[in-house]
Amino acid sequence: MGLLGIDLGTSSVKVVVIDELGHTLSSSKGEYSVISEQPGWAESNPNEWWEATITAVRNALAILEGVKIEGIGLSGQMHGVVLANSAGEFIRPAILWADNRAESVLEQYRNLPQATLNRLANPLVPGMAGPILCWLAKYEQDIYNAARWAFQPKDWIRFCLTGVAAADPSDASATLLYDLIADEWLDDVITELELDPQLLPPLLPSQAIAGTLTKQAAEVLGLPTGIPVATGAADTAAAALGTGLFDTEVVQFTMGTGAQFLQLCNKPLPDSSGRTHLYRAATEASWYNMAAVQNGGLALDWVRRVLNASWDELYSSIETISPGSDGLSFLPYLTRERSHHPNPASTGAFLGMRIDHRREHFLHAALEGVAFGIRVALEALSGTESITTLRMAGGGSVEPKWRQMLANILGRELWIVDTPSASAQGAAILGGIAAGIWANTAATLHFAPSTQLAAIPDPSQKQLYDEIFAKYL
Ligand SMILES: Nc1ncnc2c1ncn2[C@@H]1O[C@H](COP(=O)(O)OP(=O)(O)O)[C@@H](O)[C@H]1O
Ligand SMILES: O=C(CO)[C@@H](O)[C@H](O)COP(=O)(O)O
Repeated sequence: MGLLGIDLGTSSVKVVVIDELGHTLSSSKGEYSVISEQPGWAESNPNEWWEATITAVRNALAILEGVKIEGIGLSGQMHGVVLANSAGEFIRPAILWADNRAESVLEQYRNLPQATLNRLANPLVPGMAGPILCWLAKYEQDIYNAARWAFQPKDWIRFCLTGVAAADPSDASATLLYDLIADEWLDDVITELELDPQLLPPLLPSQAIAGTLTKQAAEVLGLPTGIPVATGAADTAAAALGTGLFDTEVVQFTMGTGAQFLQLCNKPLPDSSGRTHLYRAATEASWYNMAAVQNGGLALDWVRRVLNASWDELYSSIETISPGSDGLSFLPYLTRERSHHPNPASTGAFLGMRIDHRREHFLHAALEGVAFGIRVALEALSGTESITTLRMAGGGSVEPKWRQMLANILGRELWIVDTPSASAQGAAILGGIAAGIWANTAATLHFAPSTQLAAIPDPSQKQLYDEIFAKYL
């Protein structure tokens, strides 16, 4: 028996097959691109997502013999929009969370009554479905009018698998179109912004069967028709589930294209300072507070590509260059930052350049700058001052030298979660609940992946970085 989890990340799709004990039987990955055709834009071609998903699923299945897939679950990058027609075909490229174009229409949100804003319970950020739809309605009216659905990314993939349109609370709560208190689409905001409420798919619980695998999808994936497909969850919510995070005292740190700190909570209590997010979790009745960094792996990848360096070269700079990069600093704000930052509209820069700085200095400064940006987010997440350890997951968490630098800069022990892809694991668990393998998410806690201590802050480097960070701000 196997359960297939598909995580549609920003840079790649991760696929895992797990068994009823939560063990990974197989995993695979397929990459695609993020395109920036105009300053501040971030888009992807959903066709590339679908093709990469087909290849990754086929590769994951290829090494399995005699394993019957009984359920499928999904997770995915959050916030963006895939506009699709009634046949589910996308009618323009997907607009992603890192896109800033909707900044120009945020005023529409700021003019909403305070009572409505309170129910959104989140800072206003342009890369979220609500503002993006306002932008599309204003600047691409014909395309907007031709749309039948405004999907979240993983919901579009599920439509490709099942032909059923659905959304789940964890992704919907991160659109700025959702009532966090009543746990449903916020009709008031949709009406006041003059958006079409019919564009938003009906809500189903993350663990529910949203549909079954169609004949057409089954053929391209090499699977039998009729397999139940769970609604699924947002990637950060799925990562919490996939790593067995149920404890409200623990803070989880995910390092991918973006980077996030997440802490579960049992009540929907918004951040009174308005800096961090409150979203629905993938577990049955739970929420989480989150500080989300836009310029995480995204900024590292950009510097690496611009300087024509491999990931190995980037990380090797930690051995050859001293903390502080001999006076060179990097501000990682290549896309607008979220509201935890004192100035979200900051732009990126290398500062303090001198004739003696080499390429390695730039790589090292990039790592430090991204880590400082991540520290700003951690410090904004309420109640984390006394937390001395962080659980860490994500594709950008594997390099030991980088983990050590992060531990020194964040001043926390880092415990790595032992799973190839936390979000895909969470997605597979949701597929298992939909298929009736487990009664609920709590029933999967006993096989939560183990965690291993990966880095302890070095006292002298921590002190040095504390001093540099004070100037960085
Ligand atoms: N050694 C590495 N190899 C690949 N990606 C890395 C590496 N180190 C950091 N990263 C960053 O992590 C991201 C991949 O992490 P992952 O969790 O798979 O991301 P996502 O879910 O956003 O697609 C890449 O976008 C990249 O920016
Ligand atoms: O923006 C957020 C959270 O607010 C991210 O969770 C995105 O969903 C992207 O995740 P990755 O693709 O970087 O994993």
